[in-house]
Amino acid sequence: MFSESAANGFEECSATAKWLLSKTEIRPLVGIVCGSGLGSLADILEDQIAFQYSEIPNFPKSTVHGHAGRLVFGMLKKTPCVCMQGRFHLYEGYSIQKVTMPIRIFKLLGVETVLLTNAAGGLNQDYNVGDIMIIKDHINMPGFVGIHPLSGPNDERFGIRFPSMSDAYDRELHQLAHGVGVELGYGDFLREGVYCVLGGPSFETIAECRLINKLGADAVGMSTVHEVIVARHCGMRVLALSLITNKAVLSYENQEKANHEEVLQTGRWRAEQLVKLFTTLVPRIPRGNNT
Ligand SMILES: O=P(O)(O)O[C@@H]1C[C@H](O)[C@@H](CO)O1
Ligand code: HPA
Repeated sequence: MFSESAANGFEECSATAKWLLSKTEIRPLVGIVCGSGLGSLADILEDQIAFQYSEIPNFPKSTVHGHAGRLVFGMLKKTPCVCMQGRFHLYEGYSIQKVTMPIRIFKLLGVETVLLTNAAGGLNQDYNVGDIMIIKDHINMPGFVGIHPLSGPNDERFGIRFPSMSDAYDRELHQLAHGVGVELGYGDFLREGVYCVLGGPSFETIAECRLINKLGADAVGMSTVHEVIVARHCGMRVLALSLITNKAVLSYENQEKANHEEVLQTGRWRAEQLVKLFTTLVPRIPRGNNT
């Protein structure tokens, strides 16, 4: 059961981090993860040094359309950043440890704050396609059945055995993101809510959407939560945003069907606003006060 724990073990992650640090002089403080169709967020970085995932030792490969599979180092204003242009998902067949390995590598590179994005289906009936939801909390469905990134022996060099998740989403960063969103005139499509992760790759049935909506989820997706847990375990601060790319189907009268093309299309449509949000937000992130 624990055989995969080496996939994000301290030695493996350290070797990869060491390799990366030997190839760039950038020492990132902020780590960004691009969700489906949101890879253009990496373009905001200046003085870029980019690596294909396939050339990075121990790194998984991207297999999903809309996830380019490049790790980009660069500066955003005066903040050194590293950006995953493409993430990994359970449904690609990777172990949950492999899915979250890059987050531990972020930590070993010196990252203090992780900014995660994803594409998600809107369950909240007040939400519209194109809304940006600041994640205030999550429901870890795979965790209910023991699929959890911290399963297996705990390595204290990363963090404690039983980390709290009641402060998973940093409230100060949440306020900051909200303030920047309002300042940029995004108030009409800025939301805050609860994200529920499922395993994918099939989109949800109507009954599943109704169930998780009743449980308190505002949006549903297939990523992010595992990364958040691993980031918090090793003490990095987290801000996570969902782009509502489609409305989850909650009624049998509704003929619509979720599809990946619509997800990518909405990502392209909102990319410019997300770029502005990040460009304004990142230079304002406080440094050095990790918890
Ligand atoms: O990486 P994210 O969570 O943004 O990707 C979502 C979930 C699936 O991978 C895909 C479905 O369209 O988009
Ligand atoms: N469900 C799950 N994941 C998603 C969705 C959805 O409706 N949209 C984008 N990612």
